[in-house]
Amino acid sequence: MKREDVLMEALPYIQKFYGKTIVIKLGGHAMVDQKILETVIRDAVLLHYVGMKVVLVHGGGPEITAKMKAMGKEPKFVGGLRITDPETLEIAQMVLVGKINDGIVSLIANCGTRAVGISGNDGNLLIARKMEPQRVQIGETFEEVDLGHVGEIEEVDPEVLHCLLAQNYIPVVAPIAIDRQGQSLNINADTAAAEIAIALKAYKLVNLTDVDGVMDADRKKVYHRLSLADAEAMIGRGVIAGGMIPKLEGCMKAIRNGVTSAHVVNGNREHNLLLELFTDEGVGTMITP
Ligand SMILES: Nc1ncnc2c1ncn2[C@@H]1O[C@H](COP(=O)(O)OP(=O)(O)O)[C@@H](O)[C@H]1O
Ligand SMILES: CC(=O)N[C@@H](CCC(=O)OP(=O)(O)O)C(=O)O
Repeated sequence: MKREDVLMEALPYIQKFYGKTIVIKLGGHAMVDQKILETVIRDAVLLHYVGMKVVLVHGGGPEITAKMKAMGKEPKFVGGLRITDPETLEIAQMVLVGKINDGIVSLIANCGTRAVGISGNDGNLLIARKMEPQRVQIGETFEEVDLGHVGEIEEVDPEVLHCLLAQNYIPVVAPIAIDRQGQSLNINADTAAAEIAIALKAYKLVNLTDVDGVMDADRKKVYHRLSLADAEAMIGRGVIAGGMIPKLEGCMKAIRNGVTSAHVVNGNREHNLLLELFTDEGVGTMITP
């Protein structure tokens, strides 16, 4: 394809997305290579300059895990959610708010654009309550497992994001929420991104991760298009595991609540974000009603 054809293929998409809100979730597994992360940030800045309202929500699971191990703690997950004791919450806040959020804001600044880093605590963006204990199958029996300081989002107040977007800042959100007593809670970043997309009435939610999309059980085939019913059936068949559970559930909830499309895209390949949005074929999984 000629270079000018590539640009012309993008034009109808640029027109369609102009002025629309896009929530981009940067998974921890899509941020392991600093060089690629820099290209992802440049892509996000490009979306900002072609007129989209860009909101970034980031994870950082692998870095939290590494820090826990370095401190002699063994990470444990239930349904893709980290069991979070008080010390783990402190580590998660340090890594997510203190390090990763700040790093992304600096990368955006390096592209000549202004970003503001916040967590769900700021402006009461994410109000949560402690998650109820989860039923987990251990061998033949079921046990109730308390996840500790893990939150379930009760309310989203997007006002702070509207203010930042109106002033042309790119908001960068760390997945920590606050409960009604002022206690911080650890939130899965996929869930945070989906709830924020719903509250902003976003046009798109894009999850950048380390796989080419939602795959079948033996992880050979990528599904490029999924309806809500297809996605529900995949969860029912047990094809979806680990960190893909909150991701796909977040996408489904977003779609059920008015977001036009949700995407799962490999963020470890350069410019996949642009290719997913601005080409006819796309590169990842697009979930629609
Ligand atoms: N059906 C599936 N299709 C694709 N990935 C899956 C599937 N089931 C489980 N996964 C896992 O989900 C992971 C992505 O989730 P996660 O590790 O939480 O990433 P991130 O840190 O980017 O949010 C993949 O690396 C893959 O191992
Ligand atoms: C409750 C819970 O699991 N919180 C996550 C928050 C970070 C996250 O979600 O990071 P990824 O997007 O990289 O997975 C955690 O502690 O790992």
